[in-house]
Amino acid sequence: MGKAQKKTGKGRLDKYYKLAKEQGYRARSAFKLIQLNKKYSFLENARCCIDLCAAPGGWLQVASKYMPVNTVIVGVDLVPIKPIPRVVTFACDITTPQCRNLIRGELKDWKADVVLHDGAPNVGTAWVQDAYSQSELVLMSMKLAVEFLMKGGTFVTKVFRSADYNNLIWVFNQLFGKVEATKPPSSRNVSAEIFVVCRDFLAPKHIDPKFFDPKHVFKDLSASASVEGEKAASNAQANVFQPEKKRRKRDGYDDGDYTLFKKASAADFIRCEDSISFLGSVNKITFESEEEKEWLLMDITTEDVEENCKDLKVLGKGDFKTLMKWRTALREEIGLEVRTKPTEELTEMVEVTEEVDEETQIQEELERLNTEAVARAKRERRRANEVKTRTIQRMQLQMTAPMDIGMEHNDLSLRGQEDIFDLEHTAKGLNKKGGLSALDDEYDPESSEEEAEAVEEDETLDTDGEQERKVNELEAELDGLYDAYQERLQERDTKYKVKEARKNSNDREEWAGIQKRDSDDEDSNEDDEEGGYNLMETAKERAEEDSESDSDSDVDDDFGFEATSRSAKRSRADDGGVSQRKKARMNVAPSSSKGKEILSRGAQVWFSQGLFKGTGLSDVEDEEEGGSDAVMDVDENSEGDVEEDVHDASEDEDEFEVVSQEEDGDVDMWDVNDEAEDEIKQEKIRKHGLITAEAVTLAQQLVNHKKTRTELINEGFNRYSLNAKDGLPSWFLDDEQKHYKANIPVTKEAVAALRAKMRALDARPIKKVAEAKARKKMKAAQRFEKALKKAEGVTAMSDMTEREKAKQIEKLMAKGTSTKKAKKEIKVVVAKGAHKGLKGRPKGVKGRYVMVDSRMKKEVCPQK
Ligand SMILES: C[S@@+](CC[C@H](N)C(=O)[O-])C[C@H]1O[C@@H](n2cnc3c(N)ncnc32)[C@H](O)[C@@H]1O
Repeated sequence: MGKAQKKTGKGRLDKYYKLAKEQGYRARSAFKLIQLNKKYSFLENARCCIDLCAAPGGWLQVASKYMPVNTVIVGVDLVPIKPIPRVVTFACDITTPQCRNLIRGELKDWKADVVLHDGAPNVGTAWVQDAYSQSELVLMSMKLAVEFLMKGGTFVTKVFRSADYNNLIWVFNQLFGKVEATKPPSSRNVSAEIFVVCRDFLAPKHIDPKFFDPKHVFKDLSASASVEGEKAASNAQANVFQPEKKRRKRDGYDDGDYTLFKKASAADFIRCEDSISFLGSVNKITFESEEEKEWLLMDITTEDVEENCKDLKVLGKGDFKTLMKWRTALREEIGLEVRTKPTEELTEMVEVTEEVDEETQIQEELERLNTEAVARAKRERRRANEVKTRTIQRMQLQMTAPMDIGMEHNDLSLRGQEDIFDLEHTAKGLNKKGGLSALDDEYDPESSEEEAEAVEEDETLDTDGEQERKVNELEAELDGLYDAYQERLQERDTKYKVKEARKNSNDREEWAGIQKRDSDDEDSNEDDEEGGYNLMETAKERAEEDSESDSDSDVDDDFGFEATSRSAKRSRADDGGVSQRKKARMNVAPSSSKGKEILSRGAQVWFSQGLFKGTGLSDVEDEEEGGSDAVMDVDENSEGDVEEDVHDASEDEDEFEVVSQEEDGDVDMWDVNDEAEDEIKQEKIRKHGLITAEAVTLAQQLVNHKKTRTELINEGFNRYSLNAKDGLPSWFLDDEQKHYKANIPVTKEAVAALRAKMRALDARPIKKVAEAKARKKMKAAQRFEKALKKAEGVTAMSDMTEREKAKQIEKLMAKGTSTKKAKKEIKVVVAKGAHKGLKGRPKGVKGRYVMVDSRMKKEVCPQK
């Protein structure tokens, strides 16, 4: 058989073999560890790892790659392992004390987080023998592992599915908190190997040495090896299927009972409770007492029975049956058991009772029919439930629209058998009036009887409380499904994640305080609420999408939309501003009756905040009476004084009456005391500027006098602002948040301004690139200066002709202005063929070169 054939014999050149080659792993087994680690993540946080039986080093490579830097990795194998960076290796037998000493010497008093074992003894003998030595090797590796593992550590080992498998798992379970066997995809199906991951090492103070003694843990294969091969195999099987059998023998004799042959009296057998165990535990049944001797004379005690009682150990199944029958008969005879009548007799009796009590029988029959009907109705209900669940699942998988739920024509929920949307009562009512079938053309009249029964049953069984409980349960279930759906969405869709994150941080709902008011488009208000909103929303989404990738970037002088930028700062239309606005809204809320003056005070409070300071906006009265007076006095640095200004403003407003906040659970109000949060938001705005199109729009409108501050405050009072949210399911709230809210004004200009800002940010080079460019420039200038100096020196020389000087200067200048540096190429020469074992320069190679062996080339190239 050729080499290639051998390799492909087991499908060796499979995808993992190729992958290992590609990625520079020394063995395809590396992927087994990668996959195990992917599942259990034991390498990422490990600081010390020991790999027993590590050659050629595939697992060591993986450990070195996946473990953090500055960790200790030790590999041991019978054969030497080629060096691997960051890894210490020994050539040693892991079953010897020498190996233990070597590892101890390397680790000093360190403990390992992970011990790996992928050992395979030299195979080739009989399979049972191979598996056994593998199991022995596993036991030895475990012995080493428990010595070096720290508490809570992980031991990963390869085990063969063999007679000893269960015993090994049992031992692992004694020493580790979690033991799981798994077969990674890269392990070939034809291979009997399986990997056991033992986590959470218990580190007991004392470990019974028997745990590491193969003779105790497994069957004694050496002993059985001397017996015939067949017998050995059957032993192995017995061990697999009945491991407890062996243990039972270890229990020895019961106390005070040291005989193997046991006799018991027939009376004991007849009168005992557990006759089967009795027969299994004795060898002979005797008839010694007078009573027993009488039994022998009875007809039922046949010769067979007598004979069977003499030696129970030789009985077959039929003999035992005979004995059991005899026992029953005898018990009836002596009155220990009541005789059960044969079937014919029973039938006769039924006939008699039929004559005697016909009514009772009819009653029974009716009951039976009733029970059947109830069972049928239950079945129907269950089926309807299943349909419902499937529909919901389909919706979760986005296979159907949410409207489909509860709307399917054949859906029993619409016929009163399902309580998911509480249509039951309606349906029941309809049923009673016979109107349901009229509603449902496809409704099968034949089944109406069944359903009517079910409905009746429901009526009797389902009290109001129960109904409520059911509804609650279903709601909880729906909530759960909805959460799962959201999670799946989040996992799948990064864009969704970004949106959610933004939603959480910005709390868009805060915007609900402002109604859409576009002075240019007043008559479209109603449309906007109905369908216009969608258009707006789409526009916003587009704008958001455009800015999504850049939303975190710095914003400052590159804004490119100065007026907007300034007004944005003034208007506080962004996040932080919103909560301030809400404060204002709350403060003025109950005072709407106080009229215009109070409202304008509210507006003053709103605009007296630091961010409006210095913008001229704080003068509310002026603005209201003559909007044109409100020429914005833009102060770019005013934001730095936010806190101070707020103070000033509040001091000025002596008469301002702070209305205490109602602690009404129903109303979802702002936490006015949450200053820290406000500060964070203000800080964010200071740092990033206005980042949403809505904020920019609002800022523009304020600057251009399209909106006054009074309007802004008045808009805070709208039907969206005081929505109670208590007790509402999350899916409903999510939906509300999406659709039931005021339109946020977004203008084309605002979107364009934001885009321009983002583009400007995009166009800026990153700091490192700029620095590198500057360095390059500086070096070029230095070179040029140097060349100039040299040229001056050349000019000053008297012993050169003008022509020579010109040539020399030209050379110098060319050198001084050139930016390119020729890289010296290093040739890689593989030490094989003619180059193998060569000392000195290989033939035909000029310039710099480096000699590598083929393995090194394979390792270096993928790394590059
Ligand atoms: C399947 S290989 C290990 C492959 C390794 N995990 C890798 O990824 O490169 C099994 C190794 O166990 C080693 N081995 C078998 N018995 C051993 C023993 N008693 N002590 C040390 N190593 C042993 C063999 O030399 C062989 O290299």
